[in-house]
Amino acid sequence: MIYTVTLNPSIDYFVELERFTVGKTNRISREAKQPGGKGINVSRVLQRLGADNQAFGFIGGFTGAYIQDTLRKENISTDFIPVAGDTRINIKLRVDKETEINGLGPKVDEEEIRLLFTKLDGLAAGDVLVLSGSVPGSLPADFYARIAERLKERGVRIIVDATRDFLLPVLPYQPFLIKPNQDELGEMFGKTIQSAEEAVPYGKKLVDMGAENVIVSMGGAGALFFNRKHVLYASAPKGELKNSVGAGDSVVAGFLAAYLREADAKGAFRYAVAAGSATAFSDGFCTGPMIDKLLEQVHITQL
Ligand SMILES: Nc1ncnc2c1ncn2[C@@H]1O[C@H](COP(=O)(O)OP(=O)(O)OP(=O)(O)O)[C@@H](O)[C@H]1O
Ligand SMILES: O=P(O)(O)OC[C@@]1(O)O[C@H](CO)[C@@H](O)[C@@H]1O
Repeated sequence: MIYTVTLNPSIDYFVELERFTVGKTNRISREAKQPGGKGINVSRVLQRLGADNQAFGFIGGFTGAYIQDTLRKENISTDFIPVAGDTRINIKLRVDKETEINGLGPKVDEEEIRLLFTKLDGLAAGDVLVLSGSVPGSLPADFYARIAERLKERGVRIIVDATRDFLLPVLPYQPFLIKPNQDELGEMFGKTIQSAEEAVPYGKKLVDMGAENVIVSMGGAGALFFNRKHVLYASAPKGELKNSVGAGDSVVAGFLAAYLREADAKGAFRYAVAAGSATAFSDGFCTGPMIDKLLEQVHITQL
């Protein structure tokens, strides 16, 4: 079974404006809201791809109830731990470019952490655990590593999609997959990475540091894949960018869904990139048929 963990879920409030003037009243021309948070997005995409999964995490208040309700309508199994504060609202602002304003999120206390660990204790060999998104400020930055420590030698494959401070401590636990984007990769090594060529040595380093599979996503410039056998580059399909929110999560879900079907890392990487682009080219998340349509436009090169 696949489990996702979203420690800090959100309602993503998408707003489109013709123009935005600081210090004035600005009127929205188009708006939408969606349940969000990286783990929840992975759950929603997995569900669309026919991969059963259960979403764990902390949710609270009227915003949390909206998330719970929406996921229930989509037949996604959830086992969230209620917290006292309201789940955050993240603003996704589109004027010409996309700007994101992500909230802090509610406080999580010791008892709520204990409850999460108890649920994770139920995982067994063959399960996959996806740890995605930021760790709230009330939890220690090495929280994902603490989860990995608790699950070590249980045969649970762990996937982590998070920024430097949350991700680096997990590497010694040999996560099955990590997916930094180009900027996050640079941040991990104190470098500015501007091209696939510049990213290659650092992607290889992440494998040396413990990751079994690494995808470095680079938006419209495609993605890189690293493991002990392969260093691959995938071009991204061309199309009109409608929404990049969740594109990275679609890469994670696409890789996982395809890998669990065929255990072929190269094929799963290709599917993952098509999934990311299918989401980027649509207002919502990708579906299986949308991914299939783009697959032949994803060209893989062995580096
Ligand atoms: N403009 C684009 N054109 C084509 N494909 C895109 C574009 N933007 C994103 N993608 C696809 O989505 C994948 C992930 O994008 P990106 O690298 O922006 O992830 P991310 O930064 O983790 O995204 P997010 O955090 O917004 O979900 C890319 O590898 C690519 O396949
Ligand atoms: O603040 P975090 O946890 O790093 O990211 C949260 C978030 O930006 O990531 C998702 C897209 O990947 C959105 O649904 C959500 O708003």
